[in-house]
Amino acid sequence: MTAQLLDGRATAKAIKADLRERVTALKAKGITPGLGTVLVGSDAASESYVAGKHRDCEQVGIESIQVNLPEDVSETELLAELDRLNNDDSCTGYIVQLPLPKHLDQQKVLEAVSPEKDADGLHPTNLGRLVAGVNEELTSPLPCTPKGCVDLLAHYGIDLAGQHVVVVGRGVTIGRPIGLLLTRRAVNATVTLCHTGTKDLPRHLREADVVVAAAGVKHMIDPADLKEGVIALDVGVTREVDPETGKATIYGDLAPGIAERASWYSPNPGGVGPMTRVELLQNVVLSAEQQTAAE
Ligand SMILES: Nc1nc2c(c(=O)[nH]1)N[C@@H](CN(C=O)c1ccc(C(=O)N[C@@H](CCC(=O)O)C(=O)O)cc1)CN2
Repeated sequence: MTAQLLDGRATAKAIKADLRERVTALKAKGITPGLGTVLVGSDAASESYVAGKHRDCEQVGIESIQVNLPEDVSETELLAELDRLNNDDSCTGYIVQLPLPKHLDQQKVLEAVSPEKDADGLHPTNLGRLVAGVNEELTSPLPCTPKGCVDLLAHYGIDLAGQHVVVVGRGVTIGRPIGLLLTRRAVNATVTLCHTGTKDLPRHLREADVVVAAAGVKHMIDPADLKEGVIALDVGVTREVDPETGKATIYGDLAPGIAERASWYSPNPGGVGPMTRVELLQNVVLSAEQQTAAE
């Protein structure tokens, strides 16, 4: 079997074209959406993700607000910056790029983002709305990577109703929230959440119609442990830098050979990553549209 490609780059491009039109419509009503990013330190991967987010903004007409803080910024200084963004009318929504340096309390920082400006959908209020609402159309921002997985599969007409999805990874940006999205009645999948502490992971993997690999452990999943014809989304990122050339290479959680095992496959890079970025724009535009509707 040779897997068909779940192409995140092409799908994100199509969504961006739609977003550009929605932003134009907002501007005609006198509203310019603005996305803020808060980057602490100079981690090369985070810098590149943040730069990508601002390039995306430019492409669809969203204003960018960039806050860069030194690695040793104090929690008090960081929280003061978030307070400024919470009160900045030009900022529709913003994100704090993760991971943060170890001396900062990630949970405390995420809670300091106003839930109304939480473009990442990671504030406990918005995650709580996701937990509480099983049926209704949610109007709160949704976590970008999980939403990107769902939209990518939908774009290719893949129906997850009744499918058994095995998620590997329990991080706040993907593993913990994705089950909440996949089990909503509109999607109707059945989800098993596994992680690096799961006993006999291959036993769970063999049962999966769909695998979302998001542990961030290079090549931890052997395609031989998956059903023939599985749908596989590789979301885990391990970035290795060659000390001699300085060139970074990204590795996913799925070991080579997955394209011969799966019916559909989302690679890494080129799969869910570009979807994560476009979902961030979707959250900002939706939030701006909701503000206009409320006025
Ligand atoms: N506040 C947040 N921090 C982080 C999140 C997040 O959703 N919110 N997710 C990741 C990083 N991330 C976005 O911030 C992200 C990761 C990867 C990509 C992407 O487009 N990757 C490309 C490859 C890029 C490359 O070559 O370096 C791909 O997959 O094709 C976008 C966004 C952790 N932090």
